[in-house]
Amino acid sequence: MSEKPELVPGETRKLEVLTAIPKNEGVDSAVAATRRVISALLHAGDRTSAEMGAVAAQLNAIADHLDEHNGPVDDRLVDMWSGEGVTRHDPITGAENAIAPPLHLAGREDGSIGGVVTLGLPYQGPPGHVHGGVSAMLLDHVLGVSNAWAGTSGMTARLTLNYHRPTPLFQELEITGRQMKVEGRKIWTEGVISVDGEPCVSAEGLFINKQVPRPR
Ligand SMILES: CCCCCCCC(=O)SCCNC(=O)CCNC(=O)[C@H](O)C(C)(C)COP(=O)(O)OP(=O)(O)OC[C@H]1O[C@@H](n2cnc3c(N)ncnc32)[C@H](O)[C@@H]1OP(=O)(O)O
Repeated sequence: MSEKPELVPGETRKLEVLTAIPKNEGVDSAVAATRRVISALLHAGDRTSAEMGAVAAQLNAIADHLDEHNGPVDDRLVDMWSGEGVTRHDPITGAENAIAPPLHLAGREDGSIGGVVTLGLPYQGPPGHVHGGVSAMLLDHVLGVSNAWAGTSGMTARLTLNYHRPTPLFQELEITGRQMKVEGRKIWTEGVISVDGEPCVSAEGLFINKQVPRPR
C-alpha cells in the first residue's frame, strides 16, 4: 500500500499541463466553432426568428463535406490512440471533441490535479444548474487523470458520488482530484467539484489496474 502525501496548506506547487492545449487552427478551430453552434442552437430554441431551415441546410452541407473526406473509422481509431501523451478526442478535455466543455487540467507537485471550467446551457440538468450525469462524467475523468498523474492508472470499477448542493451553470467551477491509495491492482481516488470554495459534488472511485488494448 502506498499513501499519497497530505496537501500542505500554502505549499508551492509545480504545475504540469495534463490536457491537450487547443490550437487556433485546423480541427481544433472547427471544433471550437461547433461548440459555439451547439450553445447558440440551444439558446435559440424553437421561438427564434433565425431561419432554422437555412441553418439546418448549411450544417448538413458541412457534415456532407466532412463525410466525403473522412476515411474508415477504424483507421481513425488507430490514429487517435497512436503516440503517447494526452488524448485530444475524449469528451471532457478533448480539443477535437465538440461535446467536451473542454476542461483543462494541470498536475501539481503535491500529487493532486485540478482545473477550472464554466459550463453553459448544453450541460443543464435542474433549472440553471449542471446535470448530475455531467458532473459524474467530469469527475470520472478527473479521477482517471489523477491516477495517470500519480503513476498508476486503471479502469473505473466503482464510482460513488455525493451531491452536496446544486452545481451552477455560468459560474467558474474548480475540479480537483487526487489518488489516495494503491493496494495490489486496486486504486482509490477522490475528487470534488467546488464553486467559490464550497463543494457541490464529491466522488470516490475504485479503479482496477487493467487497460483495454489500443486499436492497431
Ligand atoms: C487518462 C484518461 C483517463 C480516463 C479515465 C476514464 C476512466 C473510465 O471511464 S474507464 C471506463 C469505465 N469502466 C469500465 O468500463 C470498466 C468495466 N469493468 C471491467 O472492465 C472490469 O470489471 C474491471 C477491469 C473493473 C475489473 O475486472 P478484472 O480485471 O477481471 O478484475 P477482478 O479480478 O474481477 O477484480 C479485481 C478485484 O477488484 C474487485 N472489484 C472489481 N470490480 C469491483 C467493483 N465494481 N466494486 C468493488 N470491487 C470490485 C474484485 O472484487 C477483486 O477484488 P479481490 O482481488 O480483493 O478479490
